Amino acid sequence: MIIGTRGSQLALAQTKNVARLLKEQGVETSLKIIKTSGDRFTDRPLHAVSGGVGAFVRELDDVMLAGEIDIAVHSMKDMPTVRPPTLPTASVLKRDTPFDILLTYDGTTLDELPEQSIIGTSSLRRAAQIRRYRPDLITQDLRGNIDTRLRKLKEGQYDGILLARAGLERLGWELEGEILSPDFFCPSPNQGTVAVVTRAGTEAEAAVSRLEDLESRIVTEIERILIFELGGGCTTPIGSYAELTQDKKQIHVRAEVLSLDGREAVRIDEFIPMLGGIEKARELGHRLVQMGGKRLAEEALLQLSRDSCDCSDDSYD
Ligand SMILES: NCc1[nH]cc(CCC(=O)O)c1CC(=O)O
Repeated sequence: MIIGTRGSQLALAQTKNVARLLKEQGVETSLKIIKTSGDRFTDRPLHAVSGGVGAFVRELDDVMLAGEIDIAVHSMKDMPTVRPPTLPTASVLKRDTPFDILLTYDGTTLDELPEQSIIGTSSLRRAAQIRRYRPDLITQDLRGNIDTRLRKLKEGQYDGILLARAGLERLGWELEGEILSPDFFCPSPNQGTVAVVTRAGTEAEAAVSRLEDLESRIVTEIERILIFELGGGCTTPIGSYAELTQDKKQIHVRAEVLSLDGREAVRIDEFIPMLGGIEKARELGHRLVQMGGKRLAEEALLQLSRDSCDCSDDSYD
């Protein structure tokens, strides 16, 4: 079976891991690197390249529908909400750390950073959350692969940078940093989770489905449902995070929409039962809309003159 992947460091690391897990199950795979248009035109902003948001995922979908690959591995948070019905997510892998991490040159924490410190991030959500937490700090766009980002921090272009902890870990970086609490830095929906896509009804689907982690499937699904009605996807500052309680009978759900400047936010933070959780999550999604979440998301979208988002930016490429 052929596993397709983009050539970015992170995509390769994730794909090789899935190949290893499949091999443990006695399934041999070969790797095929797919050059997506986002990779070819790195000088252009993503919105100028075909598809914009979620473009990388869609291009791999096309290659799979054409039969050139059997399996595709994605960072689940980069997958658009609406998926082709013939390309099921055959498995959701066990989630890694879902949280964001702040890296500073000398280990200074977020609370200790001096006023006017410059924080680098390419994510609107992280920028808005930082502005809310510390309005005296300055947020600036941060692009490039992980090595570039770390170099920019080291060179002093930024006093701190924000990243998904999971990405760093998957690339083998063991760096000291401050893990940010989901109470103030509610992560992106599905952050830290890898999903594996196949064509429906294939041998590949059966093989891949054995890698499924049920709990990760449940919480990621809940996170998507919570924000489904807000629209805007990853181009607006939206967080959604679901976590099973110790006894596994309830799910702690947090979700929020922020204004770009972080001054306004609409938020839910509740425990819902496992049984009937999907229905309850839908209700909470409605409530987010009623509380003005959709208005905030739409306003953010209108204000956006640049293409910067959690999922389609060139992180780690
Ligand atoms: N935006 C790109 C992206 N997609 C997935 C990850 C990290 C790994 C993950 O969350 O699964 C990242 C980098 C980041 O947000 O810092």
